[in-house]
Amino acid sequence: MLLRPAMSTTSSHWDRFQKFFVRYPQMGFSIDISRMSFEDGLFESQAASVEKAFSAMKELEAGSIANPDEGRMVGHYWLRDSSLAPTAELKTEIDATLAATLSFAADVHSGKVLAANGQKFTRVLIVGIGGSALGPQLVAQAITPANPPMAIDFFDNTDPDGMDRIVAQIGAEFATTLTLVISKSGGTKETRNGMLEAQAAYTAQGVDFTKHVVAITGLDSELDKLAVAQGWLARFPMWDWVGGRTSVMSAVGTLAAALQGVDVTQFLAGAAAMDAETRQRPVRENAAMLLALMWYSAGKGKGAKDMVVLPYKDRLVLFSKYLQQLVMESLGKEHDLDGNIVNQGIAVYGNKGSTDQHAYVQQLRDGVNNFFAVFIQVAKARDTAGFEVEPGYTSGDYLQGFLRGTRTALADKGRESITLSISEVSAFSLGMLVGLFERAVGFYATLVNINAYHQPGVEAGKKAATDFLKQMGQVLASLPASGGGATADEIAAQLGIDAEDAWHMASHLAANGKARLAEGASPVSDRFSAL
Ligand SMILES: O=P(O)(O)OC[C@H]1O[C@H](O)[C@H](O)[C@@H](O)[C@@H]1O
Repeated sequence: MLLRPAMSTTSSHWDRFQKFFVRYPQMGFSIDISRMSFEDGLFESQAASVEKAFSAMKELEAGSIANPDEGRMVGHYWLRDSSLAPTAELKTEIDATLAATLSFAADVHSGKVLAANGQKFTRVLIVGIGGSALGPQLVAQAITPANPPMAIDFFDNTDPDGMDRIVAQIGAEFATTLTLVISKSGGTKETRNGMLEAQAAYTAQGVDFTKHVVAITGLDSELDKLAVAQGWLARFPMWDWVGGRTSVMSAVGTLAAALQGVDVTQFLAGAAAMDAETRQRPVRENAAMLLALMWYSAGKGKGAKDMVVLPYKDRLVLFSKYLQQLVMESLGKEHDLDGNIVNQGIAVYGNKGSTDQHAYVQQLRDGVNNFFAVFIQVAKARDTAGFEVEPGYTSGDYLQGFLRGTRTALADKGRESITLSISEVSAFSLGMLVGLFERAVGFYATLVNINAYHQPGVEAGKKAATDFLKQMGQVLASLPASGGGATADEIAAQLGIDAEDAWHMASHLAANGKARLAEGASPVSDRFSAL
């Protein structure tokens, strides 16, 4: 029998709520799965898989090679409780790196570490992408003080226009800007380009880049070697046993957070507290396992339903984007652990409430029923004394009303939702949320028998881009300087490449002042020549 969220009486809603409501009172956290339509016997039918997930997680935390394809341990849980680390050396390294990031940040704030001109640093520029940017971006948006000690900007792409805008905003303040170049592999091209663009911006302001830049990267990576060779201000390690998408509690996240005045210790403590709760049984009180089981039941173990993340709090607006990488890069896999083709995944999107109610929630209620929502409710409305927008009601009352109202409106139409509640947005509670979803992803991966800790699919696009860029160089060199130019077909035939690619390469060169285009009636008759 399916327990439908839309029930006949109000009291049955209340009963179901009580039956499935779980809270961790000392953490100000709760999860309500009562509006999910899971089967009555779900916990029993999944008992064996759940046991497997618990033991796989236990082994992972103890240092097993939980990422078999890459032959790596998976140690992000150790970052917030280093006593879990499988060796004394690793524990020492984790503790020393955390201490080093915190003391470096304190030295920057106190002026012990100064800009080349002898003044205190006033801004931070982060250069990184994917897991090396999303965590620091989430932290910056969610838990920095309203007026942080240092302003922060990001180069998280190789879009020159995006970088130009930030460079223009920083302007002469490059003289007191500290740049963190973050790349686990140390070889990501977008980040390499961002670093070179940053270097050029410093140079344009007459500032010595090397005295303003810090590297956070794997030991002996390309980036690490460059930092050593050029004598950068500082270097902090990233380890192969921490995945990019779970690196926010390594130096990747802790240094930027500390520079912005975030209570890093509380951030880690929140995750550690959630870790402790979600190692426990019974299953019905384990928020991470409940999440994993809800994902499994909603999507039939095949990702048939998307997860729409709706935090009703502006400061959590990036959480859905953060979860998009965490969930989709972890669970979006072609093969299972036995090599079968399974094409797994769960699509994640979202922004914030109540804003999204004025955009796509229309479809969620009335359109295709291919999702479940995750509401994130924050009990404390604001830090300052509020006022009433109409007699008896504040803006915060409205925000809460819209959350509850949307949840009810969805349930009335048989649309599923989970509600997570936290008491306030703080370093501790953000740590909790991150920890919760990390473990839910790990558990779910075992339920569907996949490796959550590698990302083989990402490489295909990188390789194709490398080929494209190489061929574009050949196209540039091949363009005729005189005559009527060459068509894409002629360029392609000469170089032995695809004509459509040749047309796009030549068009890009023409749009950016490196080639001349005589536009024809259609792409096939466009003619390209050298400048
Ligand atoms: O930190 P990096 O090595 O520069 O990697 C940055 C990002 O790019 C890769 O392609 C991966 O898909 C991400 O998981 C990673 O976070």
